[in-house]
Amino acid sequence: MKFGTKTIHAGVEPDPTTGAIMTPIYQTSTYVQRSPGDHKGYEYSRTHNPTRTALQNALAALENGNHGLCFASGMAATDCIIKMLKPGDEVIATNDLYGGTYRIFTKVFQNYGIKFQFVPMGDISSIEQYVTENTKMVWVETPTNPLLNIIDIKGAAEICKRRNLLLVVDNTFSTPYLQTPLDLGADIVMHSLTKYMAGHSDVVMGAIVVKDQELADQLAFLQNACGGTPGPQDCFLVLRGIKTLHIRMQRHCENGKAVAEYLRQHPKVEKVFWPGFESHPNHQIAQEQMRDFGGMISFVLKGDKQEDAIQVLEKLKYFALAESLGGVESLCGHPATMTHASIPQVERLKGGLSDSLIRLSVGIEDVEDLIADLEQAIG
Ligand SMILES: C=C(NCc1c(COP(=O)(O)O)cnc(C)c1O)C(=O)O
Repeated sequence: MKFGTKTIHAGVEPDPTTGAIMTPIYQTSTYVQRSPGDHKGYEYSRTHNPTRTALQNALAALENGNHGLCFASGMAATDCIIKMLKPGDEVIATNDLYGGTYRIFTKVFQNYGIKFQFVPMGDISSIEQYVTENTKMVWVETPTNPLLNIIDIKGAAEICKRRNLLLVVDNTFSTPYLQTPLDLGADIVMHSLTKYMAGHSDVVMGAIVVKDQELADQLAFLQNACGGTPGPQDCFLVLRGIKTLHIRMQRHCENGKAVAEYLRQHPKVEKVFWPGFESHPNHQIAQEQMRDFGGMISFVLKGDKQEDAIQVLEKLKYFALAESLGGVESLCGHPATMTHASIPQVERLKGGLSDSLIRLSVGIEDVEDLIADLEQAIG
């Protein structure tokens, strides 16, 4: 089955009781049993819910995995994965990643004795020097948020296999339309479904997809025991969003390319971060592991002044100034004071995230209007 057909059909069956072609919203907390333990596969909606089951199956199919698990947010999915670890364990993470991920690692799980090293992963072979006898996991985003670094998933998987480490890939920026990390050797794929997967800025949710049954059992235990699960109405919204993922991503990529090329030639723009440029340090790897280059772009104005960046952000109209990304509408943001404010400035600057960086989530509007918007805002 090709990807576009999968987004419509995979993992989803007509409702067995009514034949409803769209999975019903099972708005129920519990299920009547014939006698204790004698039920129809559902006992309590924190543990299993039919609408969530359909979404989990669809996500597993799209990521070429065997098991999907959904959570109330991307951070709840991240929380579940790290809860597989124990005090003394160590994680090697990319040094450019979502601010909330940095925050939960450093402000929550470090208090439970788990150690995190944030390292550059542009040359993936360099990460091996950070592996210790206590290292259990490598955490990767690719492209990274917000600098669009590209990390070699296959290379990371080879190192993790050799050193007996779990490789986690946060696939939020790409979605399975652009890349399927499990096929490249990752053990766990994690998503903020809030973004491109739901695609309409109308739901907050997260997910995990794995191939391995034992991993699935461990994570499903934590999902139920810790209870960070989503409701059926939100699952319905994501199921519906997924149906158009392939055509939305095509448009995001087309518009992203046009906007990136417009910014690159602009006399007031110093640097544009977008993996589709041949000049991107890991463009070759992006070409090998991605179907296209996505709609996320960051850029810095000449002079690298925060006040100039703020002025542009305030002037933009179609690019709404807001947190988040991946919806049909274009968004803009200032990571230093918004999505990445929880990362200390010294750490941000070390990773190349300047205080004047602007991040764009290029939507699926007519690109002429988006470019005109940038033209009037940048001047
Ligand atoms: C809200 C934003 N990011 C959320 C996010 C998350 C967290 O997902 P939530 O659904 O917002 O909890 C995880 N991973 C990545 C790569 C993300 O970008 C943002 O970057 O504007």
